[in-house]
Amino acid sequence: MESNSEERFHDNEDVIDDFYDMWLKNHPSALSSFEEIKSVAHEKQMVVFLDYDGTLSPIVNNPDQAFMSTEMRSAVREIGEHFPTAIISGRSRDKVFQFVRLNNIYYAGSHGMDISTPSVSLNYGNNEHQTRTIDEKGNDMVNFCPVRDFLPRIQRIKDKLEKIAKDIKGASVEDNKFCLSVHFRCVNEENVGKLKEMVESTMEFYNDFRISEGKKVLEIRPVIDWDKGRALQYLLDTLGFEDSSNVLPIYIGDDKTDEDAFKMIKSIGRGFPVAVSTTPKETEALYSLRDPTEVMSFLILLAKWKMGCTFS
Ligand SMILES: O=P(O)(O)OC[C@H]1O[C@H](O[C@H]2O[C@H](CO)[C@@H](O)[C@H](O)[C@H]2O)[C@H](O)[C@@H](O)[C@@H]1O
Repeated sequence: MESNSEERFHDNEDVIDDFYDMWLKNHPSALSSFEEIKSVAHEKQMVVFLDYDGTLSPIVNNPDQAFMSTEMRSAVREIGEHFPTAIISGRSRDKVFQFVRLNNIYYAGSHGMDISTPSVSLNYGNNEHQTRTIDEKGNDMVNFCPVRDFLPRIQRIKDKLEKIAKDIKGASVEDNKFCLSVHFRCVNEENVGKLKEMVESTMEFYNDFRISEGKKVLEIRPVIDWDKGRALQYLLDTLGFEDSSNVLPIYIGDDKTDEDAFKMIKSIGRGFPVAVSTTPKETEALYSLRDPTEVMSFLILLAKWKMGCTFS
């Protein structure tokens, strides 16, 4: 006997839940594994790394409106009070700072290709990609950027991609300074293939750039041996947390480029890679959280636990 459409809908939801439950067996929730995380992290130095879009802010249609909630900002502020904390985003560093507006954490933009750290913390030295700058508050900072030379060409590519996007309703190009995003979340399904083809054929003339696909976005960035994983390692080194068995990095992220950071934590052999996802997916992460709401609950728990350790 055929079931009606409402029953089929619920059956389908049940199947999705079953798959998610199976996936959770290999990537347990960081919330329900909190006791385990605490016992590993006890008396160790945790260093917290966070992605921005889809992790601290929900995914929305308009990239300029991907605001984080006031509650999330307070949770991240608390985390920054208790742990060295950095956000590593695909956005430009300036833009992610405008969204987050916290001064007690570090920022890496353009998928980790543009990193700013205070010069006092500098433990890296003699790096050709570092420049000293004074920020708007008069602090002595060091910017690390291995792709500065690509900047003029990124601007030329941007002009070309903007011409393409203008002809496809809903498409837009976002300038992330050392990389570009071509958004197609608002493009009609039947035009997405055409957009991708046009972007790919434009990029054929720039073989030192690569295209990768994120969440309804094509991300265009210079081909260099650098990614969010390398940025995580750079920040650990620069902030003085290199090579110590006492240091435990935790990285929370939702997208493909975050996988490089998960891999880096795995290769270090210590720490907690956490994937944010409402659906089962292939990931190098060991733990999971469903969405930014669960990320916030986890950050609040982590800060409370640390406060308890400090005062007990
Ligand atoms: O590394 P991230 O901070 O996660 O940045 C990755 C991309 O995130 C943004 O795009 C995504 O979020 C948008 C706002 O919710 C959404 O409209 C878009 O469809 C998503 O792909 C950002 O706008 C991109 O530039 C980043 O590359």
